[in-house]
Amino acid sequence: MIRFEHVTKRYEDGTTAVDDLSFEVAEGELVTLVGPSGCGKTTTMKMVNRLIEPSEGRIFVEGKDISTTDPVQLRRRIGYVIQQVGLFPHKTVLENTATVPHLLGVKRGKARERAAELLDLVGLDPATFGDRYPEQLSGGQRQRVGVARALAADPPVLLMDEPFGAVDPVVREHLQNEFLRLQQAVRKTVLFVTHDIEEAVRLGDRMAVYGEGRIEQFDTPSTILGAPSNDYVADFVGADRGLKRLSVTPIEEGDLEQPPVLHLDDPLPARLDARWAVVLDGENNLHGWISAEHAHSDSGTVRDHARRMEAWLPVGATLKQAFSTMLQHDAGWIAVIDKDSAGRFLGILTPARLHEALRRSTAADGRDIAREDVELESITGIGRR
Ligand SMILES: Nc1ncnc2c1ncn2[C@@H]1O[C@H](COP(=O)(O)OP(=O)(O)OP(=O)(O)O)[C@@H](O)[C@H]1O
Repeated sequence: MIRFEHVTKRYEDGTTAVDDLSFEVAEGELVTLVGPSGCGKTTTMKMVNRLIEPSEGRIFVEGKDISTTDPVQLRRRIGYVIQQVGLFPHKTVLENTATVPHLLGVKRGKARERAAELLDLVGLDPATFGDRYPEQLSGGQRQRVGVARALAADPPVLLMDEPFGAVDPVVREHLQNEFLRLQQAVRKTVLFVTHDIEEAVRLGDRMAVYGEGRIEQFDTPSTILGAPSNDYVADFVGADRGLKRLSVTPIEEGDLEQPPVLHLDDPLPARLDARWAVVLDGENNLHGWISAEHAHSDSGTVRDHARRMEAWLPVGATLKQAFSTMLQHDAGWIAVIDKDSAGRFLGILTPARLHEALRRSTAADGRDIAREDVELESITGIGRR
């Protein structure tokens, strides 16, 4: 979808911003470009929509050499989101979002209808926010309008240059989650520049780690964290990459333990050989849990004594989410449910199993994991049984 072939950019003052860059981004793939300031990320990005022309090499978008494509036509196929969103201050949120379709000849009413849909899609209620002006929005809300506007012409390609760079870390995480959800729905081909390694790992299907003007490694976040190709990449992703791996390793069914289980309408058991049991409804969906103390009460059914379960996640959620759910609920384990059904209970994830899952993920890259393990254990204590 986007292909760089031996692309070099030398500015007039002799600075080589990118040097002999070759890579390919597949259709529907999100690639993060990450690296220190001045390493050539923005230059790479701006060459894709011809805001900057390469000195050497060729770039293809949708199979076409872009040097032969009219820049205006090209940019219609490419949404662009930048940190300083650049909304028109004198236009409302709805008008801002409808600008591009309107310019492309979509009738005003239709363009506004589409803009309202997009605002909804990025989590802004058009009835509440549509008539506001940019200055009446928070930083995070402005960024969302920026994303909605970039999507308005339904371009197959999105270029995003530090789009969430100007908001605080909490809002940033929120925007990242929303963007991931959105991307699942729209499946654009995305180049996403960031200097934040956590963001690159979280969002990227693959990531390009830049050194000076060059890509040092281009691979999945999991491989880059597990098997950095050289010392530069290892240093860049950081000594805590074992912990970062938590955010790219999914919970799998094989990671789960099977605890004692009771059903809501069961009579209270005479004996429970554990300190607690998971409680399911008639469809084997997760309802909650019951402690041995309550299970041995002398009256009622399981339903009367079961407590609701707050600490749960769908299978496929990340180990990081699992860990943070445990901390948030001060829980010694979390329940894991099927992600496709209405909540069918699959098993529980304990700290020991979480640690094993992390080992599995690291071992899959065939590396010596001893040091990372020690680090992880000393930070979290989760390796100890
Ligand atoms: N117009 C220009 N003329 C000369 N040098 C430039 C020009 N634009 C960028 N550069 C240089 O090219 C190099 C790459 O810049 P670029 O903006 O692509 O980096 P970046 O990785 O996006 O950095 P940052 O994360 O700070 O935005 C830098 O050394 C920069 O100073």
